[in-house]
Amino acid sequence: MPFKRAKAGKRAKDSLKQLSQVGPKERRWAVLAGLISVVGTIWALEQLADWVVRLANGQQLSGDLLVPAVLATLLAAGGQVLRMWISYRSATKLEVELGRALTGGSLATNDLGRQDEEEREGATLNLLTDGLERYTLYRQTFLPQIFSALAIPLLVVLWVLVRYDWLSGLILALAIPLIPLLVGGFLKVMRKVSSASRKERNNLAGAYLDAIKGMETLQYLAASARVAQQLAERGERNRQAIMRLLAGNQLVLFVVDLSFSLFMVAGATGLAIWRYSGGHLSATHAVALVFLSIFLLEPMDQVGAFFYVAMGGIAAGRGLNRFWLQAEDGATLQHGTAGAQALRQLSQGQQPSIGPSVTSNARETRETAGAASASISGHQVSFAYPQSGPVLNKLDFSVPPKSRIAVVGPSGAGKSTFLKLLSGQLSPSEGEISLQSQSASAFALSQASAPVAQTTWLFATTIRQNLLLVAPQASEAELWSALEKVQLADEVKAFPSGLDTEIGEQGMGLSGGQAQRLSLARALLSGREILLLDEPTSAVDLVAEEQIRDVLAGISDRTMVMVTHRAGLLPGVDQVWEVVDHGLNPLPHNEDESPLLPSSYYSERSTKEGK
Ligand SMILES: Nc1ncnc2c1ncn2[C@@H]1O[C@H](COP(=O)(O)OP(=O)(O)OP(=O)(O)O)[C@@H](O)[C@H]1O
Repeated sequence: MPFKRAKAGKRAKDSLKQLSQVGPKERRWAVLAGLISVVGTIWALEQLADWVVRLANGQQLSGDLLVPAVLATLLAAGGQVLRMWISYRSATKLEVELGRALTGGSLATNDLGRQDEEEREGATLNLLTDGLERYTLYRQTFLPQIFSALAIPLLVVLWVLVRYDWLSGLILALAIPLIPLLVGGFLKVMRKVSSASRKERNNLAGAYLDAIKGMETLQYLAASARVAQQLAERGERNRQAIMRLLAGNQLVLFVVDLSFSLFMVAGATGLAIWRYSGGHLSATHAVALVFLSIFLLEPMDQVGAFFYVAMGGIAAGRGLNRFWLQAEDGATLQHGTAGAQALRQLSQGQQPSIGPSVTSNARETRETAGAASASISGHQVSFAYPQSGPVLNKLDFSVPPKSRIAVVGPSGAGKSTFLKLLSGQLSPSEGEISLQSQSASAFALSQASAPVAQTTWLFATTIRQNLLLVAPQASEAELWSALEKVQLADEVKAFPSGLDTEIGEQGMGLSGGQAQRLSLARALLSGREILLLDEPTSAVDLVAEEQIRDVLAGISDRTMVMVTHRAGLLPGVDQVWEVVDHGLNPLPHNEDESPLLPSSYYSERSTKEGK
């Protein structure tokens, strides 16, 4: 056990390193620009000290004093503007790259029929949107800023040591170790409070998403007003907690800053007077020494002012790492697995090879994905959900290329789970799944298969855009050919806008059967050779079911595994497998080659179909 924990700890660390390697390398330029600005500020403070001394001596400020002052100010401001420009530009780049890597895969590899998967919790959504933004801002803007700010004490000491007086420089250097100690201590105190608040915010996001997803049910149960009230109260408590956190942060910062500033100014003034009266410092340098001692506290101020960005960014980075690790373990959604692959490629400086948004030649991807994956088999495959125990136990199966398998079985037996294993959405707890007799990772399975769910997620856009989603490069002829194959072409031609017909929210403008056939066309266009259908006709009437059965019968160039309760879909399949008692049993055939279904299945089917 300790070994396992140590290993997991090392992996998390490695992954953190890998994640930090993803993205543009512009941060070092931002740090450099920040350093230039620091030098400019030190110089400007020196000019200011010069003016103060001259004014105190009753001298006139001549015009030529303006030149170094203006130059110093330009250097300070220009460096700062440049640092911010580089930081924000590279943060945007990083956000796009990481975002594509983490989410792009889902568009390419999923049927998008899984918007309602429970794994896609609000917290994950929050992490991949808000969390991603926080992490990139922290990495590309906060870190360069704090790196250049942390160099201030060193530069100030060097400046004083070389230009003013070596002993004053050395004494000032004694204060340097106090600064990182203060900064570190401050971050530590605040981390705990901030982490609790962030967890609550993530939970809240999950609760909001849950309520939105379950809106219909809530209305049906007349519970929506109550839930809305509870959410509003939780939101208000959360807002007040954040306000308290911010106020506490400012108070701690104020007190620390004030006491440390007083200490530094008093110390530096004493030092300046002592060295000035000994004739080791000029009046200008003595005043500049006091000004610079205040500037020494800049790192502390920076951390205080941006601590919220830092805390949020660090926590979001950890969350993204966990997401990545889970994805690599294959224990999350397919999009995570594809995302992990893309992240790895990005961290190695390569262009990710998945997702319509990240691949330049989607057709090539489609062809290669299909070509390598026509047969799928499993050896001693077991699966258990952590929450509900073993579902499938030591399955051996083989789906030959271009065959059609129907999977039947009692409700809750594990049919959908079996399909998720085939699509790489879940990974076996034991055993392995192979493509073309080669052991396949969850990622390879996700690339080889095209799932079609009971109710398909269609986007509120045109038929054309819904199809192009999986095949951005498909020609007009390819789109029509896919529609022909699913017997939808004539209906689409009859729509006044044809392919450019808007289909409305979730395809509401189409009948259930049309929506399901459009989703089949999309699966065909994806070029994947394995179609995984989960109850493809459970949401349509018998007439539409017959049409879908004909469509499926006409698709002869794909391997098909279909979970169904509908006996109407069984004629034409090569084999029927029954999932029962955690196992998978091929059913025998009648003399007329129709599958011999067990009576328990019949009765369930009859109930389901209302017979
Ligand atoms: N995400 C999950 N977490 C925990 N348990 C789960 C999860 N998904 C399914 N299960 C459980 O695993 C078992 C198999 O579920 P699965 O959905 O695969 O069954 P099924 O045969 O497809 O059922 P149905 O015909 O009703 O759709 C059930 O007992 C179910 O409660």
